[in-house]
Amino acid sequence: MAAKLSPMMERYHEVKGENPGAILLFRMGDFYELFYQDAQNAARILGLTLTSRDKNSDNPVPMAGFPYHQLDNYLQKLIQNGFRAAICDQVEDPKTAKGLVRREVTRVITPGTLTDDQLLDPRESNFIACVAPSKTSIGLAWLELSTGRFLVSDIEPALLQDELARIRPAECLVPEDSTGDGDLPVARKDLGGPVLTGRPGYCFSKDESRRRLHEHFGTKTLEGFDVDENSPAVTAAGALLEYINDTQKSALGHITRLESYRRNRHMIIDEATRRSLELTHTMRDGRREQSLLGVIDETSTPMGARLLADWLSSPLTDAQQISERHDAVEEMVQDLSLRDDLRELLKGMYDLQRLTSRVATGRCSPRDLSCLAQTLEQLPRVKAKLASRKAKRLQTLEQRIDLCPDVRQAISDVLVDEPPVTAADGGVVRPGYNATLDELRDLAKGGKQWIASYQAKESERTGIPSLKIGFNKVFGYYLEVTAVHLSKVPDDYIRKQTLKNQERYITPELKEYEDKVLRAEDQSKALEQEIFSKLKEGVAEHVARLLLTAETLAEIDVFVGLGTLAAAAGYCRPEVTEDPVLDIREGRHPVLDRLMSAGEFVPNDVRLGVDGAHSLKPETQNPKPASPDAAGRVQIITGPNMAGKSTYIRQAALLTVMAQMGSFVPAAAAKIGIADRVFARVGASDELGKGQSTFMVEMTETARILNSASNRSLVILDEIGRGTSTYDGISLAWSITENLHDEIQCRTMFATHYHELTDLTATLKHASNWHVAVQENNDDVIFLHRVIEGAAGRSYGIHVAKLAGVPRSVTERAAKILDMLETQNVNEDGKPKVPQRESSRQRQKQLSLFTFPEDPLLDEIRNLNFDDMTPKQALDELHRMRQELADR
Ligand SMILES: Nc1ncnc2c1ncn2[C@@H]1O[C@H](COP(=O)(O)OP(=O)(O)OP(=O)(O)O)[C@@H](O)[C@H]1O
Repeated sequence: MAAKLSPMMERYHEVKGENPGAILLFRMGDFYELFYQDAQNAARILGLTLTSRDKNSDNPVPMAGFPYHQLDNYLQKLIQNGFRAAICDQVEDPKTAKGLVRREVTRVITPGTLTDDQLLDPRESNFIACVAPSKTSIGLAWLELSTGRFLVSDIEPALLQDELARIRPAECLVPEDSTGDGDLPVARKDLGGPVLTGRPGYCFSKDESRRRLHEHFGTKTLEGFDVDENSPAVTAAGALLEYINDTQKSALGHITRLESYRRNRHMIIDEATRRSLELTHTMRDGRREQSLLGVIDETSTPMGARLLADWLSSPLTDAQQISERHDAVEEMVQDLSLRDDLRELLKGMYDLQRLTSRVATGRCSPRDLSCLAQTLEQLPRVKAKLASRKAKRLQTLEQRIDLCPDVRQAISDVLVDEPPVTAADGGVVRPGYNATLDELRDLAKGGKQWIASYQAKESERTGIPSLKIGFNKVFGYYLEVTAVHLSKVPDDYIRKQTLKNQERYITPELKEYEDKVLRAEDQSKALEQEIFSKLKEGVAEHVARLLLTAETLAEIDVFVGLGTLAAAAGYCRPEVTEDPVLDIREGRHPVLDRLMSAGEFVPNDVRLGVDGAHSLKPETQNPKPASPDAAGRVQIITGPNMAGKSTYIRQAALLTVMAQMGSFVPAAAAKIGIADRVFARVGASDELGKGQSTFMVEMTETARILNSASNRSLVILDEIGRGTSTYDGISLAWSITENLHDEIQCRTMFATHYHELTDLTATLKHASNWHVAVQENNDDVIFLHRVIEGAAGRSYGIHVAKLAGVPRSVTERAAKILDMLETQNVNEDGKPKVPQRESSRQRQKQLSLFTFPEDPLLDEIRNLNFDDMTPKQALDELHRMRQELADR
């Protein structure tokens, strides 16, 4: 039979049962302790020593622990490893507790509900999402608890993965029965997705969700937030709010509104495209640096950095809105002192969004409030700098800044200039603010002085020079006499404790003063806590104003950052148009351009869908195309390996994204037709973890493009069809290009090694050939990285193999094989054999595109002379041929 548990372990089991799925950190004295499986997990993940409780019993309990002040450190590691942690604290003072100290869970921390600065990356948002499937669509809600941003959207099930890739939540709530490999297309954490947390079915009740949201926002309807009350998104939002209430156990006053996210107001970028364009994280190591976001981020505050990431992840599609952003950036570019002064001011600000949220949840420290006041102090100068600006958006932002002078004054009236991190030890409230507090402080200080003089007096009276006054929690103040002087101890000393080499005494006089001092100290600390709590509550009433101002500062920061970037890196303002064109002069790849030394990156023009009427005025580097077709909407780009094909097509997509997010672009001039979607099928991504072959992934992504691109989309394709046999590959690439050209009619850039595809331009009216130039020097090839009109002559693959160190014997043999293959597959005029383009009807019938080496049997059939044969002979011949085929 199991041994009876101690009352404390009984409480442990109770709390553990109330928090299933979370690692329980159980406060015992100065330590957080973990037991059973939690201890074993923690020992492995946190490197704690595994010991055991009740070592001598039959069932020793595994146990591990760490000092309470290291909580943040260990929490971070647990959360990074995908765990949830319930923190069970002692909620009454052990000194005054009768019996077992009461312990309660004060907070459950999960990857998506982090709010502590130490646990968060200041420049990245940390969202928690919730998915509520319905018969027709999927309701999606996502919230950043550290800032209070709360958004909802209804989406088609097929788009869920793309949306989650955009939001990148750290945690995603799903109905309990769909956490496995089930029906919801949410990638698991081990496959790069969020941590999935299953919630019971009743959390997803539509009516209950609506009621919860009404109650939280204090509204009767959600229509005011532009949210349809009956949409599944409302169910998701309600379930999400329920989870937050459940885990946080604190006020949520900073969640002041619901935002309705409308996909059709933003450029749609699917997960694969987002990944391969490396918009916010690199493919190789998932880091922010060296992604597009990493190189364009010149913001000065974490609020700005997070908003910039948001803009980059959801570029706009409305020309007016985009232009308003460009106007603001332009003003920053043109006015050096405006952007430099604002930059200086912003650098002196703290993260007002996260500070305000901590105020709302009641978790702010005295130092937080002081940082908040310091930030508010800068506001008048920011507002003054933005006064009477030309750009409409800057004017709006200027008006939106709420200086909150009352809040700032309230904080600085109460707090000392540099308050400590916690209010518990006092020293928070400014002298002169509260007369009672001042008195108590005086008394506490005076008491200390009295003790010093009492020590001197007693030392003299007793003739014990080493007589000392000490303090401990058990005995309070005492007089300490070393063994050699014991004979001099006067009669009025009362012995309290005997140690090895000294004795400790108290006197009535000392006791009386001790009581006074301690009481005064305790009272002053309690009063300080009270004053501080009142201040927090007072500031919390202004959360909505503070958050709006924080959002405004974030946007100003983004404009200053984009202006600084554009001025420093020589970007131009793109002209944005509804026409489906892409006309970029001397464009540069934004990431390579910033990473390479000045002048090293070779600029290139991109001309898609450009005819005479659309063309930019100033002619730059490249000659004007010979015919309108030469600048058609489909570009086939050939050139050697390593020449810069991928760089060139990615550059076109990245510049489009940048322009639509409101940024200037790295080019001499650019006219960018608004794209509703950008698709990038670039390079083979490793999806083996999802159980798909490289070719399957490539085709799945291609299918998605062909099924969802519109004539306003921009499609960039890199070496489609590479993962299969050459003929299959070419055939697919060929017909995919035809489809994009004829049916979808969107702007397309296709980089390929299949030179056969350059002949597509003979039949596709709006397609043109471009290639990356190289300079041949005897046996040497120099990559010029310059894209010019026309098809490439050769692919130089063998040359690249040589550069990569493939043995000479292999490359020489390869050169011979290449020679042989090339002579087999050319027409009399030396051009590769390619099929003639046929009408749509003919195309249905067509089976083969290329001239394969003919089977000798075909010749035999052609030469059969049926006139000289009997039916039996003809049949025999047919049998023979069939046998020959079977024998092969
Ligand atoms: N315009 C440019 N200016 C300077 N360097 C460039 C330019 N374009 C590309 N490069 C350099 O060449 C390298 C190869 O470029 P990229 O990957 O685009 O070649 P590619 O033609 O697509 O090659 P492959 O066919 O082998 O995939 C880049 O990593 C970069 O260092």
